[in-house]
Amino acid sequence: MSACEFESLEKSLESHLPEAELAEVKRILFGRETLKLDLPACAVEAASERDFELKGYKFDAVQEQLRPPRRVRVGLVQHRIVLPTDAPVLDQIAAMHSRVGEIVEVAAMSGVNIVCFQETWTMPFAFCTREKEPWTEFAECAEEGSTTRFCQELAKKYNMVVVSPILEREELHSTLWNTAVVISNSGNVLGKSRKNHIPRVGDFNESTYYMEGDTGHTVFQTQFGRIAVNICYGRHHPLNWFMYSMNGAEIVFNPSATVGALSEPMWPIEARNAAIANHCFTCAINRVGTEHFKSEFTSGDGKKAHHDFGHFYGSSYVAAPDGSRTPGLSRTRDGLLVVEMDLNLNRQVSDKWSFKMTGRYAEYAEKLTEAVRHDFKPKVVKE
Ligand SMILES: NC(=O)NCCC(=O)O
Repeated sequence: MSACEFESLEKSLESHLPEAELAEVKRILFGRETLKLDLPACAVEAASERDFELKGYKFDAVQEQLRPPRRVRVGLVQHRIVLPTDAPVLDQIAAMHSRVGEIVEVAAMSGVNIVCFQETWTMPFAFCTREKEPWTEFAECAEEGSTTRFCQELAKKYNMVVVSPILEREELHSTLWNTAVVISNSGNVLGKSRKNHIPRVGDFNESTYYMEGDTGHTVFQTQFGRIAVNICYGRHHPLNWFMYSMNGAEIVFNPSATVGALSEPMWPIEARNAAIANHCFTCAINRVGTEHFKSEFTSGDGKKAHHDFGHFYGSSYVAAPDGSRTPGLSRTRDGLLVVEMDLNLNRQVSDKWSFKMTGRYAEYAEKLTEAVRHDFKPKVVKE
């Protein structure tokens, strides 16, 4: 079976393990069981008609005496590109708007408060090619581009916060960035968060197009909670997650584009570990499908030139601060994952495990300042 035919780890376990054993395997692999969320029949029907997977789960928290529950529903959208990569740019963008628009409508039926799309969701992940044309033409103004306008309409119509990761063109200096635009449920642009770490691995030739972001670790206060966006490759950097959490993020989204041959064994671990280490919820989103490009490109590994990046394996999921996680969406299909979470769980887990309280941050900061100096001498004891 090829990587792009294998549908999901969970499906495989469910079809091969006896029930009692399955429960134990799931407990060890995925933590406390995430309860299924009942979604309205109209949403289930619409998802099936529109040919995408719809799944719903919820994370409960203990009922406290002094604080009411803070229940929020997030929606994670994963999808393949709609038109071939050589279709006209505006047609590709319009087709993607239309596809995501119909998924967001189902998110609204499902009571989603905050929706997040995949990395550079309006375009193919063409940065493997190292060609500038036509890919740079997909770049848009974060504040006033057509995609932001489109998302503002969605936000207002559905009273939903929209996190829209795009290729950004900053007009003044014609600079490109990999940016998530955060649109409030009022329809106003709340701000933007630029990708902090740019990969130099495999076919991810993104450094040809844009630089490391300059927006730091911004957290956005929304009506539904404090959110942050750690874009794709930033998930390999534990301190990156940590800094969003230091600024008070309660939910960190990780819109991504990554392929099976490169990162799949790391995918279920990194965002989940960040949720545990930082007492917050994390939401990992990956695109699906194989994208073909007209011109061949090489990967600098001695192998033959090829026309595609490999299979983007979807598998979007949400992880909770107690180490539990939802099952992933499919590895092969478009999908919407709806997850209800009680944000009170963050403080409850913090009170139990106290990672933030016991972290020796002042000491790390002092020693790290020394360790990054050119004249640093590592402290190693030898016989
Ligand atoms: N989009 C992106 O940063 N991909 C890099 C590869 C990975 O992080 O798995």
